[in-house]
Amino acid sequence: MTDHVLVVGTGLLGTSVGIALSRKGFRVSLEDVSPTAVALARDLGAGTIGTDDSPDLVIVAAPPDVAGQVVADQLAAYPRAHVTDVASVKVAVADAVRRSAPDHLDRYVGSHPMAGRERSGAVAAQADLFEGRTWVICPHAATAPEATELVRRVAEAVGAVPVTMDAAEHDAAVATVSHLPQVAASLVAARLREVSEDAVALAGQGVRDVTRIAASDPMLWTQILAGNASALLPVVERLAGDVAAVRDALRRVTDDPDSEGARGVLATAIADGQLGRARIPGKHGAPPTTYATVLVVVPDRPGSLAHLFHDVGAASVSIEDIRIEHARGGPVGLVELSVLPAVLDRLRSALTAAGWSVHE
Ligand SMILES: NC(=O)C1=CN([C@@H]2O[C@H](COP(=O)(O)OP(=O)(O)OC[C@H]3O[C@@H](n4cnc5c(N)ncnc54)[C@H](O)[C@@H]3O)[C@@H](O)[C@H]2O)C=CC1
Ligand SMILES: O=C(O)C(=O)Cc1ccc(O)cc1
Repeated sequence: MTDHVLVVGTGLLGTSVGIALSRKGFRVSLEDVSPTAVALARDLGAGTIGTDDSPDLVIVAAPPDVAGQVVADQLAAYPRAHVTDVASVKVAVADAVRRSAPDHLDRYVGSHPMAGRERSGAVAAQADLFEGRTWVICPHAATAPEATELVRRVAEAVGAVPVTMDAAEHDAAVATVSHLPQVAASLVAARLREVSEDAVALAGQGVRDVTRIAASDPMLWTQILAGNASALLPVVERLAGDVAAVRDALRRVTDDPDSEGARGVLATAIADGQLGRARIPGKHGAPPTTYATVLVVVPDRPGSLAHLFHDVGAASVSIEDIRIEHARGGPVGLVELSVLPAVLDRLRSALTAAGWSVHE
């Protein structure tokens, strides 16, 4: 039974883990380079300051650029303890541990709770921060199974859902689902500096949704972005390509309102965003958005389906799924197209205008 956990780094993450584990009956010890941070964590119920005996598990919740060294120090300080870190990047930290503690690698396993806030420090801690969230565990080749098992038990104790993943796979995934959104939120929010008070006063829910995480800590995020640079770069390059395409389309419409193709680029940008968003699982892994369907009567002739797909493409609609029913004895088939609900009406009108017989 793990009952003694040492949390090193008692900011947002460390204090939240400490409070959650203390409430579950774990004995939690606390350490931080900042005496104020550790005292605050104690006052918030995260545990007691320092320890005289060895913990079973050390959780390093320090910033990414020092996490590897802190892990190595803890491995050396407590030869019987297993050690994990919760940094947002996993390859860079594992490399640092490999360099600094090559003889203790079996007792180290990296991890990353996919839970957090746009605020830092113990004052922002929440006991329920991890409830229902994924906690990624990244064992490396030398990790002892007990290390992974301990982190799994701690993750479950704080209400998280543990999953194991290779560190490089983790870094590639978070480049898209966490690090790019931070860059996008910050860059969009930065534009708000350039407009008048009256303009900002018009801000509605859309800009609030898109910019919430722009309030995040620049020091932490500089370390995260630089620490995951090689995985993030290709994702940022693809985004930059799409932004450039939108910019060119806007230029073309500005220069010539009848410019052919430019509206297709704009529609595709928005439609592709719908497709990506529809893939985000609902809370607690619920399935993503359900699709709407359109039934189209298609003549049983060579080339008919190609013709239909062409007309769907011309309406800048992406087909999510397709089912074909062959009418018994008749010279026609019924094609059921699944699309995002938001494009249903547009697709119906476009296909009707193109001469197709469309059913409800
Ligand atoms: N903020 C978030 O939403 C999330 C952060 N993480 C990761 O958790 C870690 C901590 O992040 P936050 O709690 O947000 O940061 P924070 O800034 O709130 O807390 C970091 C704490 O680490 C302490 N610290 C710095 N250097 C230290 C050292 N050498 N030894 C001991 N303590 C040290 C600081 O004094 C501070 O109290 C980072 O590695 C971050 O990537 C993971 C998931 C979410
Ligand atoms: O505020 C939010 O919604 C976040 O997504 C916070 C966050 C920040 C860093 C991480 O590594 C994981 C989660």
